[in-house]
This record gives sequence, C-alpha cells and structure tokens, in this order.
Amino acid sequence: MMSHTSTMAVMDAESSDGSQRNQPLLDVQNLTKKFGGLVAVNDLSFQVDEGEILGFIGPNGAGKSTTFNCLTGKHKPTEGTVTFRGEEVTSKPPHEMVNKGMARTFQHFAPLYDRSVLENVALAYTSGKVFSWSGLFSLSTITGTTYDAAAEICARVGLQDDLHRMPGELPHAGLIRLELGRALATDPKLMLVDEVFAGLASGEVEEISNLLLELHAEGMTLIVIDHNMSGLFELIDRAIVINFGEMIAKGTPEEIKNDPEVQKAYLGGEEL
Ligand SMILES: Nc1ncnc2c1ncn2[C@@H]1O[C@H](COP(=O)(O)OP(=O)(O)OP(=O)(O)O)[C@@H](O)[C@H]1O
Repeated sequence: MMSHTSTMAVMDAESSDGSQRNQPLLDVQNLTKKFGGLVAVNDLSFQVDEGEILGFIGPNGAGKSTTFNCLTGKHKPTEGTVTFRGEEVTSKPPHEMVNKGMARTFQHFAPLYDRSVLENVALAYTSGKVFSWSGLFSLSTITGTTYDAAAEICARVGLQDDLHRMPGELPHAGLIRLELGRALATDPKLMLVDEVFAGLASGEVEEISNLLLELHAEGMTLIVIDHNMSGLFELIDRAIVINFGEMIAKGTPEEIKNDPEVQKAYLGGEEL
C-alpha cells in the first residue's frame, strides 16, 4: 500500500497578489466545545484539502468524537466556526450536513438491526436525499432503482454476498463495512471515519485500510479517527494529534511518531 498525496485541491480562491490558492474542503477555526465546566475541545483549528486522508489521533477522552460531533451538527460548538465547501455551516443540524455532503461512521455501530444489510443501505440512500437521519423513513418509499443503487454500494464495500443477512449476523469487520456503506449511500464529499480499526485482527485492519484507500482513489476525502497510529501509517497523508481537547502535534506519520509532546501524551498508556 502507498500513502497518497492530495491531488484534487480546489483552486478557486484568489490571494491578494492575484495568484490562485487552494480553498480547503473543510476549514475549522477556533473550535471549542464545553460540557458545563469540562472543556472537551479547546480552540482547535485545522483544514482538510479535497482528496486528502487526514488522521485524527489522540488518547482516550482526548476530544476526537466531540470534534466529529461538532462538525456533523450533533453538537453545537461553544465557540468557533466550521466552513465546508466554502460555506459556513457552524451548528447546522445533522441532516443538513448530510445533504451538504458530509457523512460519518459511528464508533458504536448504529444500523437498524431488524432490517437486512441491503435495506439498511437503501434507507440511508433515501434518508440522505429526502429525510433527516432522525428516524423519518419508511421502506415503502424505496423503489427498485434505489435497491439497485444500494446493492452497488454494498458491493463497493465488500458486502455483495451479504445483502439479505441481518446486521447481527455479520462479523465485526462486516459491521464496519456496513457503517461505511450507509455513510457512502448519502453520496458524501467528505467522510468522517470513527475508530474503524478497534477490535480488528491485523489482516482485517489491512482489508478495511485497503477499502478506505480504494474509496480515496475514487475521489473521497477522509478524516480517520484512531487512538494510535498503527492502523493509519500506510493510509494517511498527514495527521493531527489532540490531547485534552487541544492540538499537540501535526505532520506526517513519521514526524508525529517522533514528536516529544505526542510521546509524553502516550506515556504510560497504550502505544502510539
Ligand atoms: N455529551 C457529553 N457530556 C459531557 N461530557 C462529554 C460528552 N461527550 C463527551 N464528553 C467528555 O468530553 C471529553 C472528550 O470525549 P470524547 O468522546 O470526545 O473523546 P475521544 O477522544 O473521542 O475518546 P475515545 O477515544 O475514548 O472515544 C471526555 O472527557 C468525555 O467524558
């Protein structure tokens, strides 16, 4: 596997000297999220270019999921702005963010366990277009064309032989594929992938990693959360590391691994 560099950055902004510069796909400025007295995310700023795979790393409780929740509209940031595809989208609700092209997978899987793999993906396909993800959906709204599209998406994530199985019958790696399929069904420009490598055997890590690289090669921009770097080394262009809600390092995987602040954050805990 090879790491990929960003090749599709959007060239549509003009600098004061008249030269073209890249407008990031996602621009997060001074993001802060407080829960009462707890500062879960503190003054975090970063950008993601179109076509990039960014690693988003930090120990337990660092604020990774809270950041995703602020980007995708689940939480309203206490302070800061989120700009996506050139539009300020701070605090927009989740269904609007889905419609604008931002999708996420969940660390704790959330398929409908009483619906088949195909139906789950078909519902995500429909809900991404018409409804919010808040539960307003019905199988009766799904047409044959939608099922065909959903079957294609299932094949894209390697679930072509599992269309009529129930989620509870899938192995752990299959549930991850289903999470990715449900996210893909909303036709995103940016996918936020939350801790997909946890609990996988090393061969499965490589399979899921390869799947993410395939999506990337097809043009998907990705942010991938993980506790540590082991699953990400071959996958990401660069990473940012947060601890206690603050960015402590950014750079290539090699730079991050050798960063003294990062090593200190992981001391006594699991391996970076
Ligand atoms: N809804 C909430 N209400 C109160 N505190 C919260 C809430 N969500 C998260 N927190 C707290 O915010 C901090 C950051 O949590 P978060 O889940 O974002 O970390 P994380 O980096 O994703 O951790 P993990 O890797 O364990 O999932 C933690 O101290 C957590 O307890």
